[in-house]
Amino acid sequence: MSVPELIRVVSRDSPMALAQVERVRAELTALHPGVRTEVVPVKTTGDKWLGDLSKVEGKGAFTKEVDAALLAGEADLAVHCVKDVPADRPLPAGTVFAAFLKRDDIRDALVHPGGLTLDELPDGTRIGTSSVRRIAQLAATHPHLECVPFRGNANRRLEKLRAGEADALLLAVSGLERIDRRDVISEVLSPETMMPPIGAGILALQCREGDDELIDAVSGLGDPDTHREATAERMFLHVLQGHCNSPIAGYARVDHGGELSLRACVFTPDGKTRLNAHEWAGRLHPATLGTSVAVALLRQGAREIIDGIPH
Ligand SMILES: NCc1[nH]cc(CCC(=O)O)c1CC(=O)O
Repeated sequence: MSVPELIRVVSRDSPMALAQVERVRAELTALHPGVRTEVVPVKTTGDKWLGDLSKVEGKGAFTKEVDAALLAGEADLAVHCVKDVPADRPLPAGTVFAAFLKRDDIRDALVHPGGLTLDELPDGTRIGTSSVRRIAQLAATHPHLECVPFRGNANRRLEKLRAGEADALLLAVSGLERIDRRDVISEVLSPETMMPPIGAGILALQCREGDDELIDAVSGLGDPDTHREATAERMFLHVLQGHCNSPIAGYARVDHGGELSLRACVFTPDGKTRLNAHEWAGRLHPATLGTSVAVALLRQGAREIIDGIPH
């Protein structure tokens, strides 16, 4: 099949999102030297609204306008952080994932200007984060720290930190790498210390359904192990049917022997209750593994925890 002459790539317009687009453009050009790419940046509700995300539509706040541009034919290819793509509902009708790029670091990092580690932070240190997942885990392990609401793209959060609006931040390692700010990391947190969100560090390429020439051209950018991990993780979230205030964390891993496993947790907002599950896929499809881990947590009471949280 022939390759399109021009591929218009749509994404959010934050520095991180634009860096992600540059990675996609570079990989596309390497694979198809003749292809031209063009960037279509859009502002999303999630970028404009700096209040509580559950007060706007919550989920989808970072993807809705990008999906709309794709569906309207203003662009051919959307680049999304899988973490930001709602998994409780199907992808917008008429769109499909054509590839999951090779996964980046899944871990969160502590950014403390004085270079302290999480365990060294003194009582009352203000951690800038609005993430219910991060807040619940910190409350469980470091109850002497105080979380203060903090939104905005990563660059803006770093500016607000510099302005003294918090004493430290938690941010994804992959995001900091994408904006070339690995230098601000004072500690990389293990997934045991701070379990990552579903889809961490994965970029997805989304196309219009039936746009076969394009889907063919970009599917070569996909990484098979990442595809398995993303499939298991997203099915897990789909079955669990969380909402934007539910502290849920987890990650799938393909190990050196090619075996896929999925570990996941549901927390109460105060971190005092933590449900855990970890299963191996064996011969199961990755999506079946995701279902099985979700069911294991539901059997432990995950539904009651999730529904009991205001949203
Ligand atoms: N909510 C914004 C967002 N979406 C994806 C990432 C990190 C990059 C990724 O996991 O792909 C971030 C920043 C953060 O959580 O620090």
